[in-house]
Amino acid sequence: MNVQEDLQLPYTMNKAQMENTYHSTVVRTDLTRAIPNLIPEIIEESVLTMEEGFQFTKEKKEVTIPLFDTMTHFVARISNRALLGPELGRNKDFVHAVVRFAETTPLMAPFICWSPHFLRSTVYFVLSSFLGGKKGALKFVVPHLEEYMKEREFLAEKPGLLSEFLIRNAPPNETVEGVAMRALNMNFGSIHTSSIFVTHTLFELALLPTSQVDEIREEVIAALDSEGGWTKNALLKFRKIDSLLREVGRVYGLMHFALPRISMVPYQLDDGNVIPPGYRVAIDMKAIHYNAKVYPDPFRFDPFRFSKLRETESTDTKYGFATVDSNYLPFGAGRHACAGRFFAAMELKVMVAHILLKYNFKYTEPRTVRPKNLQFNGAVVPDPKVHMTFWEREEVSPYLPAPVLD
Ligand code: HEM
Repeated sequence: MNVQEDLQLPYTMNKAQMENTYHSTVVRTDLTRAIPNLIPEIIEESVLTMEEGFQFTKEKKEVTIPLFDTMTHFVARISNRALLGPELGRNKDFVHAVVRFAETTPLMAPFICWSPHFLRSTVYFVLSSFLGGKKGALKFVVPHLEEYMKEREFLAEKPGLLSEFLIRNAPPNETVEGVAMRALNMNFGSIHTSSIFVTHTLFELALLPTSQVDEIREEVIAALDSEGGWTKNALLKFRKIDSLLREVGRVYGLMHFALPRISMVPYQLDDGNVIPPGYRVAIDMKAIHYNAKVYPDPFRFDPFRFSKLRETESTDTKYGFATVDSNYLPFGAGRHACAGRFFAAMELKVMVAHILLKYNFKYTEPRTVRPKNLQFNGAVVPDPKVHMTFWEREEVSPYLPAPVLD
């Protein structure tokens, strides 16, 4: 698979990630099945994270933050409520280390890739020693897992965390460091992607007329009212947020290209051209996502594009954020489509709904268009220099757990 080449996994992580990908299966099955139980935990963690992150007081009524960086740290903490547990997620040094790992891995990979094979370990060693790589994060995860493995023998009920699922499904020769590296790989999969999505979403929300933001908020409140709180069914009814996230994926995605692969055998295309083995192939995502025959007015960001379409369908899934099809590729497609997309959809919907219920936010200066994205090695990321101001809404939602801060 090309992602192994693109991320230079043997150096940035380890070879075992390539040889046995059971962590993907664990995310696709156990973690996805655990989602309904994780929803109340994720909303609680989101509330705690933002209370601590914003630190509002009677005197400090608004805060201006670098949006992308702040959201990256928020996502790292909130995701780890489900990946490695709240203890590590709430450890600021760990969050800092894991964010550096997630941010620097795709930056270092091209430099490793451009180096001759015999130099690659050295290039990784040198780059990671000043940029930060797996070592800084493993320093927290390995002792944490060692401690947990001692305790888990005596636990009648094991926690529904990714780390527990990884341990339970590990092959006999798996080491603690091996499990730790897989948990970090999934941190990478989660942090870098979801923080990009939530940032784009807030960039777009801040440009919408107040009436449309109110519409989205009212839908969230109605869903929580009808389902009695944060349940899987309530989240299914957040159709406008779901649509907004899907539109973010359509218009921006993570990369210019989808399904990067390396051809293993000669393959003849319909037009007669042959792709020889060893060639890198990918799909131009813009050609698919900006196809006017599939998406009318394709260059317009329409937050309600998919929720309007859903009104015409009897099924909730066809235009759902996490649904992949040949015209929608931000999560890839086929056998290797993103294993964590249902978890990501849940977390992002909870975070965006929470922000809408609790906060108002705006750009630091008046804007009519959203900030331009940055592009590096095919990746598309929101501008990290953009700041936003947040302040609390006067209305207090009965559906947000009261934070208990130390
Ligand atoms: C908005 C958030 C996310 C986006 C846009 C995203 C996107 C992607 C993409 C494009 C791929 C490659 C698919 C392909 O090559 O066909 C992928 C693979 C993968 N993702 Fe995600 N991802 C997200 C969140 C997550 C999260 C939260 C996790 C884990 C908790 C995760 C775990 C994985 C795994 C394990 C794979 C490899 C699947 C396989 O090879 O079978 N992702 N993701």
